Amino acid sequence: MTDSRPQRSVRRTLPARKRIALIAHDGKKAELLEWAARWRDTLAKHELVGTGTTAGRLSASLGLEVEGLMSGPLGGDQQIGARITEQRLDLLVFFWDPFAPQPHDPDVKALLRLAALWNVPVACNAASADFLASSPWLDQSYEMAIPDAEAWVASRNP
Ligand SMILES: O=C(CO)COP(=O)(O)O
Repeated sequence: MTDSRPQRSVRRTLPARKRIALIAHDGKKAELLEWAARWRDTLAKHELVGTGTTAGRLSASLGLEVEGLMSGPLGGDQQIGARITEQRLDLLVFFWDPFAPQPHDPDVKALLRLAALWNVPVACNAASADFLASSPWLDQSYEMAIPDAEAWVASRNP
């Protein structure tokens, strides 16, 4: 019988300087800006990326470089998801809004699914983001297990 899910048997090492995605829905942008201001000096040591509007606001308010991808409703969540799949993202801080349905809900769900699949640490609100930002692993390399993509394909191509 073919295993229905990939084994988490490959090791991936997150670098000491993390690639961090910062995203917030409109109803949560103020909260993310407030959180990021508190952690500005910490964030400054890492590489920051975000969906278009969020990245622009963060960059202006923090005075830090934040790579801006496409705006969320235009595909930005999918771009972040692709980076996760390609192991080019190390942390996801995503203040998604539990009170506002989004036109791109499928993209939001897809991003959160990929983060769960690839074992990427995720924070969805200020308290969980505090825990991530204060983790001793934030400034150190961190070894973790990810799915074995090659074995998965091999098992489906007997
Ligand atoms: O919609 C978003 C995430 O799902 C965020 O997009 P913006 O940063 O462009 O507002």
